[in-house]
Amino acid sequence: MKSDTTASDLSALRRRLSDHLRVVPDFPSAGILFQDLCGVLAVPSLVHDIAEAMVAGFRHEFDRVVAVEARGFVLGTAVAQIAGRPLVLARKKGKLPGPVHSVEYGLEYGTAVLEMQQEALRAGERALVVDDVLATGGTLEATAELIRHDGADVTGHAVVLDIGALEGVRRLAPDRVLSILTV
Ligand SMILES: O=P(O)(O)OC[C@H]1O[C@H](OP(=O)(O)OP(=O)(O)O)[C@H](O)[C@@H]1O
Ligand SMILES: Nc1ncnc2[nH]cnc12
Repeated sequence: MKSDTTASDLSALRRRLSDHLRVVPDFPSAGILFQDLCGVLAVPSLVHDIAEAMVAGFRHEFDRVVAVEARGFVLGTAVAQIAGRPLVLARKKGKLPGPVHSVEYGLEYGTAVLEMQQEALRAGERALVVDDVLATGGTLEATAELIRHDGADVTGHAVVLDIGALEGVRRLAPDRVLSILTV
């Protein structure tokens, strides 16, 4: 297993990522510049290398991977498999059998409720949160709240893409955020 990622690995990865990204204006609503990662997720070697860079970025220093519905499930699964860590799902309201913790939150284009099963993490366990896109940070902030509810710790947040202008990194501080690409 690869344990480090060099700067030249990362810039090559960023180029491959950019080649497979598509930006869609006014989706899902007027004024939103949607970063469509479907082309990225379609390339197995790219998903693998992104996940490997995330694991290396956090030096395997986490006990579980928390993946955020829905696009985060794809990356989170890859990260959990490469790291050899159990996967925990943070799902939209009503999808997980209880008992669950719930948090309502706002994201760039709406509001939603995220849930996690109460027994999914134990106090003191370190969780790495994985998602595709960081926009306003509402989704990852809610996920961190779910993780901390029963005393587990957030190692950090790993995302493929950070929409820098929306200042999600600032909102999540002091949590560490690793993004493969910032646009
Ligand atoms: O930083 P924020 O402003 O919170 O936005 C980021 C979130 O928005 C998207 O999820 P969405 O809820 O659209 O769900 P999906 O993955 O199910 O499409 C994306 O996958 C992130 O989870
Ligand atoms: N602009 C955007 N593109 C893709 N996913 C998003 N999630 C929140 N905002 C987004």
